[in-house]
Amino acid sequence: MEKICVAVRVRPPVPTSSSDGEWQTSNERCWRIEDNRISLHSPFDSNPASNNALSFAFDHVFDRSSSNGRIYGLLIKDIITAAARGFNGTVFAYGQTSSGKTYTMNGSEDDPGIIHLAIKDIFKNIQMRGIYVAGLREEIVSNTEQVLNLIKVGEANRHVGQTNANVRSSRSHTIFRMVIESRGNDASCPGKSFTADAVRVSVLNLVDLAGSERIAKTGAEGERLKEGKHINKSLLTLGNVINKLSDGGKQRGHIPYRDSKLTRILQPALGGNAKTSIICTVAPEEILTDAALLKRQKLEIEQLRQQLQGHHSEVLEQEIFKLRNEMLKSELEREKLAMELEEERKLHKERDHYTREQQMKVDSLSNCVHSDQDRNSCQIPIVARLDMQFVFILVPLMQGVSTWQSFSEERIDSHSMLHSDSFRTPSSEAQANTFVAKRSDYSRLPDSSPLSINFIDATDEDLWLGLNKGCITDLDKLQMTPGLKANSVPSSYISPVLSLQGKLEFGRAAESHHKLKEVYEQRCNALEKECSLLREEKDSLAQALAEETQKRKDLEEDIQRIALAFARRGGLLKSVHDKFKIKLKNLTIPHAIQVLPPQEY
Ligand SMILES: Nc1ncnc2c1ncn2[C@@H]1O[C@H](COP(=O)(O)OP(=O)(O)OP(=O)(O)O)[C@@H](O)[C@H]1O
Repeated sequence: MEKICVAVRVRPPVPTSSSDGEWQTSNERCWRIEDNRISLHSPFDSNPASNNALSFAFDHVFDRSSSNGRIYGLLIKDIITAAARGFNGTVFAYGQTSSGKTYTMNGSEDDPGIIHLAIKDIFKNIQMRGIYVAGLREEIVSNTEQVLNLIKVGEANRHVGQTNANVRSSRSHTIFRMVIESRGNDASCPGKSFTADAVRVSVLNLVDLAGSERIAKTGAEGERLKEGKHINKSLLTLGNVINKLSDGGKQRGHIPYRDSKLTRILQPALGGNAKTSIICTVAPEEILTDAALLKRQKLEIEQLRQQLQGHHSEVLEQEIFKLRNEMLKSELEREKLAMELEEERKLHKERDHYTREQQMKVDSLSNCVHSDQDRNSCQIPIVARLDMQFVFILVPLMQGVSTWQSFSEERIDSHSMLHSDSFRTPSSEAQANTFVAKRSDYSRLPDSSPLSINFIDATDEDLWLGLNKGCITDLDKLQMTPGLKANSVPSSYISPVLSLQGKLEFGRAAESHHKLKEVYEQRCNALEKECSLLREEKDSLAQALAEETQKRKDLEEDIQRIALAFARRGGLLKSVHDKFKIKLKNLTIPHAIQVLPPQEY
């Protein structure tokens, strides 16, 4: 057996008054035990062999189902046997408050603790040799019961108090010490190097330490607070003494045994050839020291950073990329729709314009038809209006008298503009400012202006002469414009025929244009709606993008803040860690103690 043996014991969860009989469990982390290794896993970590877990190795690790008897058998029995043979021995129960130190040392009725089992064994050994020695105090004990009675007296002196963490918290360290004097028995030890006169004296310490506690967690105040400070101080000194002892050789320097009563009492059992076992008790509720908390936070930050740099940031990037793509797509779609809308508007405008033109033509033709009917009845010449221009047709009559004549397209042969002031039609009565046109040379009648049949009986030169008060215009002196070919007139300017059929056709065309106009208007409205929907979608996408970006920024800021705090405390930790490493290098005794983090002392 190594000189110092370190084991960990995890106690089962304890029902508390606050939890109404339910078992307290840690929903954050859990301890996993494998052989002599104990690891702290996060709940998300399904792989037991994961590298993310904090892992420690010890000489022994006892899970919650382990009894005191098992721990005694594996860890303590050898020390007891050695104590009977003259070796000092010490057993510490060390751990956070409420982690099970007292239970380990004292046990319960069903599961007697280390002290009970050790006493029984010692007296069993003594009985097997046949010798026993009185204790240092003037109490002489000769059997287990006597010792247990003495322990009860000691227990009565033990100072116990209630804290938030434990209803019966030990407020002092309890050391059960047995000084064993033994003399060799020739009969029982034949051939042994010592004689029957030689007395071997060994000291066995079974120590139930008071728990290290975080004041904030235990809620200690007043007297409890004072006790807590003393407890922590003496535990710190114990840690320093063990550290110094671990240094080994000349480097170790002064060992501060005298800094606390605890180390002063235990001095003979800590150095020299003493055998020591430390049972570190662990509560599953994880009452952590500041250093352990710091370590855990550091690990969590590292995990977060990895997540952020790795998978998480990738997901965010992809999300942002996707959102950007969608935005771009909807932007393009919107532009396309806007162009289509513009196109539709143009077409609509053109059609509207065209419809209006057609309507005007229809109106003017209606007038023409109407006027034609009038003319047929009273023979008044008509001025036909064709769209934007007025065209006046001067038609030669048989008697060499010209007159205004309404026309159809087929009748257009020549036209000429007369002075604008004279745009007055001749009437059957003499009018002021009217005129009469007269052809001087009938032999040069323009073949481009065939005479309408309707005009043959219309009037004669004498009538015109009479009507126009002798004002005769020589038609041959008027300049004639060349005859127009029917198909040379652009279709949009072609006046519809005067026939009823033509009028109906125009009516139908106007109606179909009107319908078309309505269809286009509906289409325009639908496109506008689609546009506004897309605009809304774009806005919401932009908002989602902004939120994602903000989230990521917040996360990064958090990490930076925590990383800064770590950097500050990291320096301190590192120097402690380095120191500890150097000590471990020089440590010759225990290999198990090397795995203990420095703060655990
Ligand atoms: N292995 C175990 N099995 C069952 N109950 C246990 C075990 N260990 C501890 N307990 C129970 O847990 C509670 C706290 O244990 P205990 O008083 O031994 O803690 P402690 O470490 O001595 O605390 P403190 O340092 O405050 O004195 C007690 O009710 C005890 O009976």
